[in-house]
Amino acid sequence: MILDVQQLVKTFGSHTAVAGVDLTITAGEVHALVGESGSGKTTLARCVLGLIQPTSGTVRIAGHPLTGLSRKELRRLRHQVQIVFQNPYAALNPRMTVRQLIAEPLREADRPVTDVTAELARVGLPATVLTRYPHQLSGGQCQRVAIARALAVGPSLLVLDEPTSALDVSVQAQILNLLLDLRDHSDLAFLLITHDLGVVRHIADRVSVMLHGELVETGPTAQVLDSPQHTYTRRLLDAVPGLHPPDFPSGTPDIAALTQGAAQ
Ligand SMILES: Nc1ncnc2c1ncn2[C@@H]1O[C@H](COP(=O)(O)OP(=O)(O)OP(=O)(O)O)[C@@H](O)[C@H]1O
Repeated sequence: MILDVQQLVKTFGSHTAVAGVDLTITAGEVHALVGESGSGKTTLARCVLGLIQPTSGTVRIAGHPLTGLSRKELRRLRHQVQIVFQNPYAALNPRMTVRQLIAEPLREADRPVTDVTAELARVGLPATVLTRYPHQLSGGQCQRVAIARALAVGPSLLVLDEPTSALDVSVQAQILNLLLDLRDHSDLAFLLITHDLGVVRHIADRVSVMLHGELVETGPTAQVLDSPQHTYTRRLLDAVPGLHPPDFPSGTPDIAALTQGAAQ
C-alpha cells in the first residue's frame, strides 16, 4: 500500500473541508479524485503531501505515518509523494534553465546530479532543451519538465492536480500517454485530481467521488462511471455530454481517437 488515509478530517475555523475520508492507493494504481469545486480535493491532496497538518485522522505513506516524525524523516518521506500542478509555467521558476530545474530537486534530496539528460529522456524531451528557460518551451514541454522534476527524487506516488487542463487538446493526449507509459514501466502510483471525466475514463483504474468533504463513492472506474451508485455521481455524469453510459457504453471515443492520433 503506497497511500493509506484513514478518517482524515481537516477544518479551517468552523468550515470542514475534509470530513472523515478513507482512501487507499496501491503501487502502480491510477486513482482519480473527482468532485465539484470546493469539495475538498486539494485540501485532501495537501494533507497527503504533508503540506498541511490534518485536524484528525492519519496519512500513511508506504506504511509510515506522516505525523510524529523528525524533520529529517519527514523530508525523506515527503520525497515519496510529489506533485504536478495544472499550470506548468506558474509552477516552474522562470529564471532557471531546464538543467537547473531538474538538478534542483536532486540536490535538495542529496542525490547526485549526474544524468539530467536521462531524466529528460524519461519524459520524452531531447537534451537540446537543457539550456532553455520555461518561456522558451511549449506548454506540453513545460509540463514534461514539471513531471521530470517530480520524478527526479524517485517518488512512489505522484499527485497530479488537473495536469492537462491548461494544455491544448492534442497535447493533453500526449501527456496522458506519457503518464500511462511511466505507470506501465514502474510501480509509480497516481492520485489524479481532475474535472475531466473523459480523462478519468481513459487512464484511471479506480475513482473516488468527493462531495462536501466526503468520498461518496469509490470503485473501479468502469463500475463507477457505468453504474454510479450515488445520485451525485449520476449528476456529474449527466453534466458531461457523451460520457453517460447509455450514449457510449464502451468508453470515451473522442479521447481514444485523440490518443491514437497523438501517439509518440
Ligand atoms: N487555507 C484555507 N483557509 C480557509 N478555507 C480553506 C482553505 N483551503 C481551503 N479552504 C476551503 O475548504 C473547501 C475545500 O477547498 P479545496 O480547495 O480543497 O476544494 P477543491 O475541491 O480542491 O476545489 P477546486 O476544484 O476548485 O480546486 C473550500 O470551501 C475552501 O474555501
